[in-house]
Amino acid sequence: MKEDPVSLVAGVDSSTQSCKIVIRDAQTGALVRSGRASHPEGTEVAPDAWWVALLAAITDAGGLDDVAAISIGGQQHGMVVLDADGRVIRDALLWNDTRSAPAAAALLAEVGAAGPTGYAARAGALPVASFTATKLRWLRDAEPENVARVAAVALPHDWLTWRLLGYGPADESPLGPVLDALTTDRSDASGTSYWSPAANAYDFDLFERALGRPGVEAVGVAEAELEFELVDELEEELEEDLLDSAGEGAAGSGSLPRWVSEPEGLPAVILPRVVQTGEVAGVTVAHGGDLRFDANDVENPADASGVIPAGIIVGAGAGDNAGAALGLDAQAGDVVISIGTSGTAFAVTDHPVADLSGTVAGFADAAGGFLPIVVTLNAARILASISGLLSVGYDEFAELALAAQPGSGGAVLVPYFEGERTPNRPDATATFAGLTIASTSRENVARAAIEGMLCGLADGIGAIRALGVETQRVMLIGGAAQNPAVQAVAAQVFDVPVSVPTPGEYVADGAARQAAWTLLGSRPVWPVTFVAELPVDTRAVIVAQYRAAQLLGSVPRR
Ligand SMILES: Nc1ncnc2c1ncn2[C@@H]1O[C@H](COP(=O)(O)OP(=O)(O)O)[C@@H](O)[C@H]1O
Ligand SMILES: O=C(CO)[C@@H](O)[C@H](O)COP(=O)(O)O
Repeated sequence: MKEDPVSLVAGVDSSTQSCKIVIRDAQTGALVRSGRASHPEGTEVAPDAWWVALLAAITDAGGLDDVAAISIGGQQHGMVVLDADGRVIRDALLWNDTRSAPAAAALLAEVGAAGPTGYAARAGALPVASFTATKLRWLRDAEPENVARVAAVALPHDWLTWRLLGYGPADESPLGPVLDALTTDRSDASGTSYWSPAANAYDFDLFERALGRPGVEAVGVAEAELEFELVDELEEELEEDLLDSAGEGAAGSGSLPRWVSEPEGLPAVILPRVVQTGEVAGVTVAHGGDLRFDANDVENPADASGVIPAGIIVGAGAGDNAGAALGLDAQAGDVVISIGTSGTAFAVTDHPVADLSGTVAGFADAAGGFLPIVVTLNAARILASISGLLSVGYDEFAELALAAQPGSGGAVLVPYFEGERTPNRPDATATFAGLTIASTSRENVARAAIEGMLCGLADGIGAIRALGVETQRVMLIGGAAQNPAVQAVAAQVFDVPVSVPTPGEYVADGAARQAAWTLLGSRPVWPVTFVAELPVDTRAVIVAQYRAAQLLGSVPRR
């Protein structure tokens, strides 16, 4: 029997510390190749560093010549502001930059939390410094000269997708600064604080309140409404058409851009088009010969943002945690705990949630549903800091922690090293408590770091559960999840069984699964394997002493 040609798909995770890419078989999910490249440190980064890292990771993975579709997952909330020429106006403020904490408080005071006009109902979450809207308010107040130059606002994954599609500043990209070609997806849009998961639409009033200028949603590359046949003899004509039409539609081409609201006024700011069910970015494409889908035929949440001129379909992409949920094929009842630069606890539901306390953010997922999530600023880097203090690598750090008893002899670390997002304490610092001559040992300090980190995430599970969301199993992922001491303590802190998926890049895997979904037209069924199943081994002393230490407060940041 003739074998189906293997279609390969690529998934990217452009996260805080690095860019990772996986290339998988679209039908089976089998891993074929992978690559990675590092990102610069800091909470304020030039987006070009992400672009350079993406290209390096693609090269490290052997290129995309045999890939049929690609999707980009990434760190959420980052503020990427573009001028009319498609140039980045200033370095992006990332999710872990807390300078916009006062702006978050001001926006919340102006709009309120509760009721139909409050943030919880309108944006699914209360604004905190991580969210894009608060960064835009900071920009309005701190850099008004830059606000006047803003022609579009995008998130990290949106901007990388736009560049990958061939758009960008005229001297850096084949298709030029077509801001209307910017796209995003529901999951990442839901992390802005100006897009409504419940309404499935932008809340332009919340956007204008943040930046002080009106917003408008991008309409997609109009020219791409035409049907293209991506075959060799037409490819030249296609690229000429796109370049011509991009020239007509590009901002700064002499004619007023579509989005100008009043000639004498500042134009409305372009917000990426939210690619979702039934909508392709205007491009209908015959890819790989007979495969064809039309703008009105694709009925699934994994629609395309467009097509790279070489013929590679580009999926909508996703926020990193929604990508991980897709990569793990998380179902109702699963709670994913990811311990990377950020710590996250999230579930998948079929209905939007809104938490008036601000602990749970009611995001959307990348599969047409919703993703209630709790995020901590402090996670894997706690262990990096304490293992450095102890002058040990992660293996010896694990040995030290496993040599201590549950409760670390009474030593407790409340790990708000970088301030904390949940609870919303941007000015907090970390606190070691319960230190006595007897409890202050290398073993107890190592274990206390892990216990403190996991107690914060256990609080997240409790907050999600309190909203009526099923939480029957933890799936433990992220760089620190591979640490055996983290796994052992997780079973003692969480009150549900803990499954540890095989080490992998689940955000990138989710993006690859989305790319396959977009390519094949239905959600692929790929296997997920596990390396450990940990039964509940709750040791109540750990959480009890953590609670007591939390009440001590902390010395404010200097
Ligand atoms: N065995 C380990 N024990 C503890 N932390 C680890 C271990 N291996 C990696 N890490 C940490 O995991 C983090 C990277 O995890 P990852 O999920 O890739 O983060 P991100 O997605 O935020 O880039 C780094 O901070 C690294 O120090
Ligand atoms: O802020 C969030 C989600 O709300 C984080 O998940 C960031 O998206 C970055 O996470 P990592 O780089 O740690 O994956």
